[in-house]
Amino acid sequence: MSLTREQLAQQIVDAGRFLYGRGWSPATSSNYSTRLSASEALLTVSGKHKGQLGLDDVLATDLSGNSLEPGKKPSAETLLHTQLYSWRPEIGAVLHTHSVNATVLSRLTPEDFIEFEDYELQKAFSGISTHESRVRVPIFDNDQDIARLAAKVQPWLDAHPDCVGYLIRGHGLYTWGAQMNDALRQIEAFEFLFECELKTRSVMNRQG
Ligand SMILES: CSCCC(=O)C(=O)COP(=O)(O)O
Ligand SMILES: [Zn+2]
Repeated sequence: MSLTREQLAQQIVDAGRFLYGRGWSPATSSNYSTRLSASEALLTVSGKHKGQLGLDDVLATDLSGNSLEPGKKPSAETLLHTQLYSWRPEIGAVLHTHSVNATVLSRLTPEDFIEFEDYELQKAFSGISTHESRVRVPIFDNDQDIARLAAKVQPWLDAHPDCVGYLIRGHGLYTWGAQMNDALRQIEAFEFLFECELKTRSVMNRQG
């Protein structure tokens, strides 16, 4: 059963309250979206406090990132959402967050990826059924030119059809799912793994 625009907007509002409450979307950071149709997405407008969103703080765009609602300012990162809907037709929701752990971990990691291995919680990601798997999360350098950043993300996505999310260094996390609940589950899984990774590195550093 497909949801109405109002129901999809409500999912975005609720996601904002939840993610802000967990401290993963402070202030006006972050952006969220759901798929409206095969060729349209519903995204947060730019610059709003994500814990205080209303049903009107969303707008429809096409999958090239063009606003379909003149008068509303689309998220600065619209293209990073719409490229995901174009990439995989089964994606129904995309979440971008700015947690402390995602920010710190991506800044501490000189490599262009982080790999998670042997964590039971990896099974929270779509398509993963055992801890005996490796989840590679690419890290892209931050860029204020979102079209240029999207052009760097696209080849990775094309080469890794099982990708479950990516980090932007010093900035935040992108992840997605078939529905909003799936994307929220993946955010929680990533945050758990980021915290484990940071704690592990801290203990190992203290041990020398
Ligand atoms: C204050 S955070 C800077 C912009 C950003 O990274 C973000 O996620 C929010 O941008 P938007 O245009 O979607 O409000
Ligand atoms: Zn951001």
